Amino acid sequence: MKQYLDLMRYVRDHGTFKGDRTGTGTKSVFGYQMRFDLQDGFPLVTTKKCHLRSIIHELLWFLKGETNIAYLQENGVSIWNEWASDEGDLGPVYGYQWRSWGNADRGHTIDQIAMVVDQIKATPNSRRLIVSAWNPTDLPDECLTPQENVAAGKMALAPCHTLFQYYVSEGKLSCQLYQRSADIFLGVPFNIASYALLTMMMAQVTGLEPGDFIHTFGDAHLYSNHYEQVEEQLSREPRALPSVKINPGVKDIFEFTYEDFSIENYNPYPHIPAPVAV
Ligand SMILES: Nc1nc(=O)c2c([nH]1)NC[C@@H]1CN(c3ccc(C(=O)N[C@@H](CCC(=O)O)C(=O)O)cc3)CN21
Ligand SMILES: O=c1ccn([C@H]2C[C@H](O)[C@@H](COP(=O)(O)O)O2)c(=O)[nH]1
Repeated sequence: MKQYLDLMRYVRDHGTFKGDRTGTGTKSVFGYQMRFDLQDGFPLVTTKKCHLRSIIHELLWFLKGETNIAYLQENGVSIWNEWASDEGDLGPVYGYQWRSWGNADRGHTIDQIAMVVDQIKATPNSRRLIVSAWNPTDLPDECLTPQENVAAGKMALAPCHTLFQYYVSEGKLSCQLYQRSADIFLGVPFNIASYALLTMMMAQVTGLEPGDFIHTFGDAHLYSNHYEQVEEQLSREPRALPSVKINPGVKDIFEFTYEDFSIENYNPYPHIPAPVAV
């Protein structure tokens, strides 16, 4: 995961100081890109231990179209707790936009995931293989708390992984993500692994091989209360990437379960705890 450490080092060395919504303060860069060839191994950060279990459950939760943290909590995943209402709701976040983008005028909703699977199969040369979570109708008011936004029927947090596009060439499926805002220490290892996994799953159900995952950033930042953790991580030499095996029998993107995934040869350095900016 040299690419990830290069990003971290680049922002540490070239970022400018910038305040932010959470009041924490960041060092930030605007515009950066990483590329991972999924044939080279599974891109899970090795310079600290990452919880693939949380990443898999979060991805399955998005794909179910769910926006209440109940499923995550039942599976011991707490990463969305701080943003949820007392009832566990997050408003129309990723799952809602992916599976039931509202089209109130025409009285129906759009399942963008089902649509993009069909498009990849029917028109693989298409340059329109896009899923967007950025729905201006449902965006939160930045001056309100996540819970106040949920009470107003809005998203708890504006989508960070905003839009992704697929590309088919020589029997391989590639995916590029545009992430408008990126917490490099905590969020990005999750985002890389999640989209790498989604690309592998999409490739399997469309009869293709996984190609590249391209991760493009808007505001890529290091929070000021992560600087020590960043130094610790940058002092570690990356290790060989693990591999993830997916049950080859699953041919429907909505039929994957947690048991369909297994990870092999993951030998990370110890976990590095860090506070999350809310
Ligand atoms: N500031 C901020 N950073 C994020 O990465 C982030 C948000 N907010 N808000 C929404 C989601 C939630 N995500 C999160 C939230 C917390 C962790 C986190 O605390 N990770 C720890 C523990 C992991 C675990 O419990 O499995 C880590 O060490 O990776 C990671 C991603 C990504 N997003
Ligand atoms: O998947 C995610 C979700 C969130 N983040 C980070 C990026 C920012 O640090 C915060 C969101 O704050 P905004 O003020 O809405 O930009 O969460 C992430 O890195 N990955």
